Amino acid sequence: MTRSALTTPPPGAAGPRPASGAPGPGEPLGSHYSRCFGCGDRHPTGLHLKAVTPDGETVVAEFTVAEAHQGAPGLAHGGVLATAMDEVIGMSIWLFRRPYVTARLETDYLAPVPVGTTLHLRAWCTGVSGRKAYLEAEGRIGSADGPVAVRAAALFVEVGMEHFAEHGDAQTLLDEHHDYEVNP
Ligand SMILES: CCCCCCCC/C=C\CCCCCCCC(=O)SCCNC(=O)CCNC(=O)[C@H](O)C(C)(C)COP(=O)(O)OP(=O)(O)OC[C@H]1O[C@@H](n2cnc3c(N)ncnc32)[C@H](O)[C@@H]1OP(=O)(O)O
Repeated sequence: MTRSALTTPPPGAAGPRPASGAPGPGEPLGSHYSRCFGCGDRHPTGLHLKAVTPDGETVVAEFTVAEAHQGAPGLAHGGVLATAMDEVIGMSIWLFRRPYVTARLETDYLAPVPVGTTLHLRAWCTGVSGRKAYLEAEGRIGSADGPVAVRAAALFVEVGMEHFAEHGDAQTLLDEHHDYEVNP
């Protein structure tokens, strides 16, 4: 993968920092927002990704490419695949139980992905430096050790919950995240 300097942890970056209370090995992560396009179970046309952490630090999920996800006839759209990578990376940082957003997402497409393919997604954190978290993901065709079709590297930046309240829908945020306080 041609990961850029912007998605490479600087020397001295800390390791991943899963939060106490985050899902442990073998447990599902759940959705961070019911109407999220990537993971929301109340989104009518979303990807409906469901992730599990095998070890408390990495995250795995499966994504079966459907007709609604085509770019060329019979093949997955690259933007949809990037969305799946963004989501599984976002799910892996959700293990930190702190609010982060995608600042930069780099995606390499290594093989076409036909409709009907199940991509086995995996994401992990390569380092944390201040508010910046560095993460990578891959999507393998057919099984967890199948050929790699997509790779991604990302920079996520930690924000306060105020980010979502100020720029988005504060009431829905409160409805779904009672455990966070948002300053008025
Ligand atoms: C019910 C509600 C839901 C609740 C949610 C709960 C929490 C969930 C948590 C986790 C689950 C996540 C699951 C989601 C999965 C999908 C994720 C998405 O799709 S997120 C949407 C798309 N992304 C955006 O909309 C960001 C838009 N951008 C921004 O808001 C800002 O640009 C932001 C916050 C990224 C940075 O702005 P600044 O003003 O706070 O900070 P500055 O100083 O600019 O940047 C901080 C550092 O990062 C670097 N940086 C920022 N952007 C960069 C970039 N694009 N490339 C490289 N470096 C960048 C800067 O150079 C700076 O570095 P130096 O500290 O100086 O070393």
